Amino acid sequence: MTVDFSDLQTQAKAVKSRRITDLFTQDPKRAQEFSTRIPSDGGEMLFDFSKTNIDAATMEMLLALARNANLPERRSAMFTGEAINETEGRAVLHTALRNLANRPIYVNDENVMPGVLATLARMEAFASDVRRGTFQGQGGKITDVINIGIGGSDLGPVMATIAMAPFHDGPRIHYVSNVDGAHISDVLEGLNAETTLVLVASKTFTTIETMTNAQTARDWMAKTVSDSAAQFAALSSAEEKTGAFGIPPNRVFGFEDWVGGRYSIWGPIGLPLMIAIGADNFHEFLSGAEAMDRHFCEADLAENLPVLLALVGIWHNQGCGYATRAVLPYEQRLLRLPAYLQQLEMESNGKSVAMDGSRLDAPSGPVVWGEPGTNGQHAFYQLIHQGTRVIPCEFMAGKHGFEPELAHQHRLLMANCLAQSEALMIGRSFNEAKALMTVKGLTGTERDRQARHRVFDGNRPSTTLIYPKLTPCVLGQIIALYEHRVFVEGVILGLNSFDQWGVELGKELAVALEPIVAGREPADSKDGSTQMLVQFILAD
Ligand SMILES: O=P(O)(O)OC[C@H]1O[C@H](O)[C@H](O)[C@@H](O)[C@@H]1O
Repeated sequence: MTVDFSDLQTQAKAVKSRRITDLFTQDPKRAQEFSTRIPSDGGEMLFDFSKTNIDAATMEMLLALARNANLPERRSAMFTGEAINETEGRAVLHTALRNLANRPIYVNDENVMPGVLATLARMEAFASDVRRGTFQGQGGKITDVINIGIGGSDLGPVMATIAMAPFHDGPRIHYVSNVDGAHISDVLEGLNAETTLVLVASKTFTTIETMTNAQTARDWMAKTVSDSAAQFAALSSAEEKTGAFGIPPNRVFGFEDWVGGRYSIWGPIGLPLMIAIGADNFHEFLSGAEAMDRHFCEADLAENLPVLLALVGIWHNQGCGYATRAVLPYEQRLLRLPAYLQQLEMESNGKSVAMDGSRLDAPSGPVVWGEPGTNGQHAFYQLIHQGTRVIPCEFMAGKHGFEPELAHQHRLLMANCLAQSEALMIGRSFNEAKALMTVKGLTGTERDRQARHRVFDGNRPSTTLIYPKLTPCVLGQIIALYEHRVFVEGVILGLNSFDQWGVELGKELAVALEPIVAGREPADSKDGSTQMLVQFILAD
């Protein structure tokens, strides 16, 4: 079957007014048929996409779309190290960083695995030295670690460090990303330079925010300790630049250009996480991702979790025209997952041109946003339930929490998660709302008016992912699941998910604007708005 995006849009229009609840009535096995389970740490992971308007025929179309895009071939091209990042001429091999099975992977005829495993072993030795106190600060055992990085050199480790709080038994970890001096200043406040380790995390070691913050940290260190570079390590693929900063090669943890920034948590960029939770837990984290890689490569497309997640995404965005996607973890420790996924998904698939340079014939990847439940319920869910735009929601939750003494709170959390997807789907009709108002003693036009405000259209789609418990292994599985989902969506859209040229123009203009904002150069080459803003900033 040959299917294109316009076929999908036609199908979406044809089924638009159909109720998802009717699909359940027509097919008592719908929940089983539109869900899939895979083994996970100590149990199973369940992905339920039955609360969407996807039926068997739509699923066939979506699978055909994936096959037409040569998904299996593209997938194997990625895993075997072909230069699929065509605009930068690079392979895409973050999967090599969690290839614990040590399957050989060749780039330019060279097996990359010995290098990957050697770096992992060096990271483990360093993390354990820091944790045990074998590596010391100039005032004794390291009590605090500051990771200075931004984008892919920050969001993953921040997200995972918060997520892994129950496993955190190493020194305190702090993150500085923003060039706003407030960030580093707030983090340095109260820290003892003599027992602080600074990790400068930057793939390129040129990112202005990171380099500026690293210098500020160095100056801060120099005020207290005699050797200001001794408590610095670098996580970077630019060894000459780290040397110029004064960090010796034995404290530089490098990676290759085939690891994209937003896919880099599995290697040296994950060092702060490894220092926090220890090498064994980090190994578990890698093994979870490796298990997801195996599933992605081996499972039939129709049973394949990343593929299904991607197809649901394609259906909602490119088919139904829903431009945004809410990610709603019912897991407080996944607080930063939406921010992490914003970079992963929007930097990867926020493109307007296809691989061959032609304009895309479908909308690019969606706007991704979200907050943990139940907090979001008391903020923006109003719009999700009753606003005029349909926002597909992705719920996720752990079957178990880490606080057995608070099991009643976990039950409440789960009840809320399930209640939201149920409410979105079933809604509340005008008649039901009217009956409620009648019970409240209202009659006539006032009853009808009040009832209208209490109507929920319903029929709003959502998916739910339930995992056993947020262990390092499960976290690794979830992140790899989303990475592959982004890959599949990118393949179906025919774009390059692995470059990010869209961030360059702003960076270039910022460099040119710095002397203007400092008053050293005139602003007259700038547009009227920019000139006025500069004048306003410079006036006392
Ligand atoms: O790790 P770095 O080289 O410092 O890069 C940090 C980040 O900045 C860039 O602008 C890109 O948008 C990101 O993909 C990258 O993760």
